[in-house]
Amino acid sequence: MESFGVRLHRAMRERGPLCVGIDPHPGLLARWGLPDDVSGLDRFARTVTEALGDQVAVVKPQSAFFERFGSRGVAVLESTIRQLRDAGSLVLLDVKRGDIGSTVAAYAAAYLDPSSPLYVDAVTASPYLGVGSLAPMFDTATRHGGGVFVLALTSNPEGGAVQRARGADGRTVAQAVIDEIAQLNAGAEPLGSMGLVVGATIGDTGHDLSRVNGPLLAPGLGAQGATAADLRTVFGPALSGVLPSYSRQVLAAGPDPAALRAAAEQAAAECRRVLDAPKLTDGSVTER
Ligand SMILES: O=c1ccn([C@@H]2O[C@H](COP(=O)(O)O)[C@@H](O)[C@H]2O)c(=O)[nH]1
Repeated sequence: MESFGVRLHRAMRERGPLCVGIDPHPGLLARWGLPDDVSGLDRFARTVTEALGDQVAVVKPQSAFFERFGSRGVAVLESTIRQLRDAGSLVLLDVKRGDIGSTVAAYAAAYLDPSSPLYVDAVTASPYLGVGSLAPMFDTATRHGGGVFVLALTSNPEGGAVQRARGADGRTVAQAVIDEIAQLNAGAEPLGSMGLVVGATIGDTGHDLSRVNGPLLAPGLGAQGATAADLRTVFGPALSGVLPSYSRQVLAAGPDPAALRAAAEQAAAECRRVLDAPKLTDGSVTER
């Protein structure tokens, strides 16, 4: 099977660089006139899938909003994943898993092995038990053409206290994570399969993302306050690997499918203006 990096690179070229999250917050269910129960969850996820599954490169269901309904919510997640796959978008499950290696192997089997009912193209993972503890996820992903997005610099204000702490070698925790992921992607073309999560809200932190050679998922746009223009400040010369991610800003346009598609198209257009901008000779970019 083709690697996740190859498949993602093609999807971003053909459909545009955009990830839309499925985050059925109770407030959004109410806004859409849906009950806060499994039937509302199912209708919400189905509507987003039918509206956007054949339009955007990546759809990112947020597992927590399905898990809160127990096994019936997870069953909705399974069918949402199947429907998204049939519609042609890549599925990135936001589960932020991490543990000791032997347990990470079970998470890898749950999400990255094609025989699992929850099999997806990629997952988010937490590196705070050590990036090396995620090796079973990297191995299973590589074997089956999947991807892993590891938290590096998250979009929430509390993240910095942990992620920007410095180790004995003077690097921040985040830079150490970034460097380990860069090693895994070394030599991959056109893009490695191991990604990072870097919030669009964080400003210029001085971290070096230039050697990652993998996708950079950028949440925090829209509802958390970041704009497409912020991508330039956060990512600088690493802009070409950025996958901007919106949940509530796009979802708030529903439940009308045409309005959801228009909101996603507008978000994509705003990001494209920044991501497609020509590079200046000093490596910075100018907006089109
Ligand atoms: O650093 C991170 C990592 C993950 N997220 C997730 O992305 C979406 C953001 O939703 P919005 O409605 O666009 O704010 C959500 O599922 C988060 O859990 C993040 O925001 N920041």
